[in-house]
Amino acid sequence: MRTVDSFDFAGKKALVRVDFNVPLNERFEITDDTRIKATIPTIRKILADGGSVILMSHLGRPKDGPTEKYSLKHIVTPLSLILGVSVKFADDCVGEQAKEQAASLQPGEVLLLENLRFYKEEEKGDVQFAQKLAELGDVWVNDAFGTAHRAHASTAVIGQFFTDKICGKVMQAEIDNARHILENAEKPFTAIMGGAKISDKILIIERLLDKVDNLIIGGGMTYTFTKALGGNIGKSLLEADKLDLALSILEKAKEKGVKVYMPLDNVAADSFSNEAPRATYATGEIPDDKEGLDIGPKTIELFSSVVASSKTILWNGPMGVFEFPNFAIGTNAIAEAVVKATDDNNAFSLIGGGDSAAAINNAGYGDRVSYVSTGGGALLEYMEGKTLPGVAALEN
Ligand SMILES: Nc1ncnc2c1ncn2[C@@H]1O[C@H](COP(=O)(O)OP(=O)(O)OP(=O)(O)O)[C@@H](O)[C@H]1O
Ligand SMILES: O=C(O)[C@H](O)COP(=O)(O)O
Repeated sequence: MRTVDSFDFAGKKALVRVDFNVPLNERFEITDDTRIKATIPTIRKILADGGSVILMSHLGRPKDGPTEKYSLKHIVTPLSLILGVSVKFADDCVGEQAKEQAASLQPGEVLLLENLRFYKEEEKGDVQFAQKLAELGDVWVNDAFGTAHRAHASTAVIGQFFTDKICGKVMQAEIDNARHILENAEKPFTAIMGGAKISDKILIIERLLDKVDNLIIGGGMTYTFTKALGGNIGKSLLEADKLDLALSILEKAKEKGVKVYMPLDNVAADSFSNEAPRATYATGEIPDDKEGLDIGPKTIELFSSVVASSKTILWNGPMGVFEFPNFAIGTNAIAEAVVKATDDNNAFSLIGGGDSAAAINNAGYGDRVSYVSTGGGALLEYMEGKTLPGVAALEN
């Protein structure tokens, strides 16, 4: 694949697909700008060469055309501040005005297009829509790793209209790091899987069983395992149709010699709220009227000791409802353990998943692990061994 560093952008208008699908609060402020910051090296390289940049992205999943909530205009000021360049905005991603704005861009300038998903053609992978977008630039750079698992107009279909298809720096780093984990992981290799649902992570867990020495299971998915083993989980998150699956994962892990670590204790609350009264219960002993929202202190100790002796660590999914500060203790402690192993044991640590990235950044550890992926679903699909359309489009 052609890389940004190997291409001279002088005098070129680079149409760059980025993933600016970032979380916004009710005042339309960005609450985690990891994905924006990640694209800065690609943009700077193009500008430094004497090129101009036309950025295109989606934001959220708008269903009914243009919507204030999903407008990329909310990104213009934060992006300008991070980049140190006054970013222009096109309030439509295609059409005459966008064309004129793109055509009049001077070297060193940056234009951000309005949300691609305001057109249903984007997600449908419509060829004519892709062609209209393609008319805006001389070369296509795909730096949207987070959206590379979608075969959409701007992420994949558009590739056919360019001779120069270039792999962005985010895309390149993501692929390199994911490959490193899958192909050259130093042992002991520990996967820490958390988050809400087993069903989201089942394929990656199964694939990882061939690679890892230790599998740590935490977060909401842990209760389905506990229930399957006959424990009481109270009102905790349960995927009742995944009980057999949970048992089969444990069985397969045993067959493959993978050590599985599950919580010893859990912090459970009266209700799903930060202020709810809470107490710690041994695994399998959560009362009927309580729900488990975090791992407990003995579990933190156990998981931290496994992490401490690891040389490769893959972490996907928080250990509890980290959005509530009272139940972020387990997630923050594991983040600390991962940082410590990275520092003291020279471990390679990769954090994947939108919520996991937010958790590690909230804990202030984003730059103290080996790599924080900008991919959620895309990283999981890559790790499951699937071909990502956004990557394939660069290779063809
Ligand atoms: N014990 C629990 N009970 C209920 N929800 C939980 C529990 N533990 C974690 N969660 C929730 O799981 C969600 C994160 O899970 P998810 O699998 O989506 O993580 P991720 O893969 O890092 O993120 P993303 O899907 O955004 O890429 C969080 O919203 C968190 O509150
Ligand atoms: O956040 C993501 O995983 C990507 O931006 C893709 O978004 P999507 O799941 O709405 O396609």
